[in-house]
Amino acid sequence: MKIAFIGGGNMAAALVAGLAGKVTPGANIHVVDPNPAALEALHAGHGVTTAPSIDAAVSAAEVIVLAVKPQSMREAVAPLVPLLAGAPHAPLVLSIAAGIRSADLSRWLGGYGAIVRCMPNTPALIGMGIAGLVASAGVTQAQRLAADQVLKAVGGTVWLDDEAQIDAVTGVSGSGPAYVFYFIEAMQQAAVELGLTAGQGLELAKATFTGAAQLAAQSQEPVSVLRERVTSKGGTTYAALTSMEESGVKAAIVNAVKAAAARGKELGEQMGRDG
Ligand SMILES: NC(=O)C1=CN([C@@H]2O[C@H](COP(=O)(O)OP(=O)(O)OC[C@H]3O[C@@H](n4cnc5c(N)ncnc54)[C@H](O)[C@@H]3O)[C@@H](O)[C@H]2O)C=CC1
Ligand SMILES: O=C(O)[C@@H]1CCC=N1
Repeated sequence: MKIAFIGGGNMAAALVAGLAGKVTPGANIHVVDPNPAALEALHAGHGVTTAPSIDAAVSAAEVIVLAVKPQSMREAVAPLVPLLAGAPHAPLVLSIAAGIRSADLSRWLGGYGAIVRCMPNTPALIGMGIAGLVASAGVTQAQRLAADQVLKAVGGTVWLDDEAQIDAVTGVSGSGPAYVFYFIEAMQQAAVELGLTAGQGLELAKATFTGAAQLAAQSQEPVSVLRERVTSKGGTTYAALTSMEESGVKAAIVNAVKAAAARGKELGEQMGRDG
């Protein structure tokens, strides 16, 4: 499979790392980015071909991944219009941008219909990503399978029926790794304030996340039961969870996820209005 990336930043690098040499040889991946440093790193690390701007190699791809910031998308995809119109096969356009609606993207691409919108996350870098995907009406079954194959190479996939749901996916899993890192940072800070070294705190916090996440993933029991099993009545965990409840931590997390989803929706509305 030939895959082209428009944008070779953080998320594209995570996807390329999972795809190169697994789904397709690195030489079958073409990355377009005006930033030479981004291209050099991807070429050196994975043997991908590169270009500073959209070129003929992009039109040879079966899947074109759009991986630029939402605010740069309209300008970035303009050079694709003649390429897509003249392509002998119909490449799948796979957008990973937060917020950008398929209808707006289709309009910017001159009415192109084969678009899958997707929200991956950075654990794709180690093959442990999770992505939500939604296909536009013009997407064939084969193109849907191609999108699924690309994302499955770097983790799991969850298909959605309604494009509006992708803002919720953005809030939960697209932005989610940052919440986990934030929690780890907080646990490390507490460890240091309680007299451990920063290194000890980090090791304990990271291993606790890895272990608890694996336990939740492998267990057949509800997460709430796993939580209760750690929590002796009147014990230490009870003291911690009571403190969290009193501080409104759960409500704050729910609000934070909703804020991310709302920002995704707002970005889409802004981009749609701007043209
Ligand atoms: N970083 C993350 O965790 C996730 C990001 N996303 C989405 O992925 C997209 C990219 O995000 P990041 O990789 O984090 O951003 P980034 O800033 O690391 O990468 C964007 C890249 O696009 C390049 N670029 C700018 N204009 C261009 C153009 N006209 N043609 C080609 N390349 C161009 C930039 O030089 C940069 O290397 C965004 O739309 C974001 O919403 C989605 C899921 C997770
Ligand atoms: O923060 C962002 O806008 C991107 C989308 C999801 C994760 N990172």
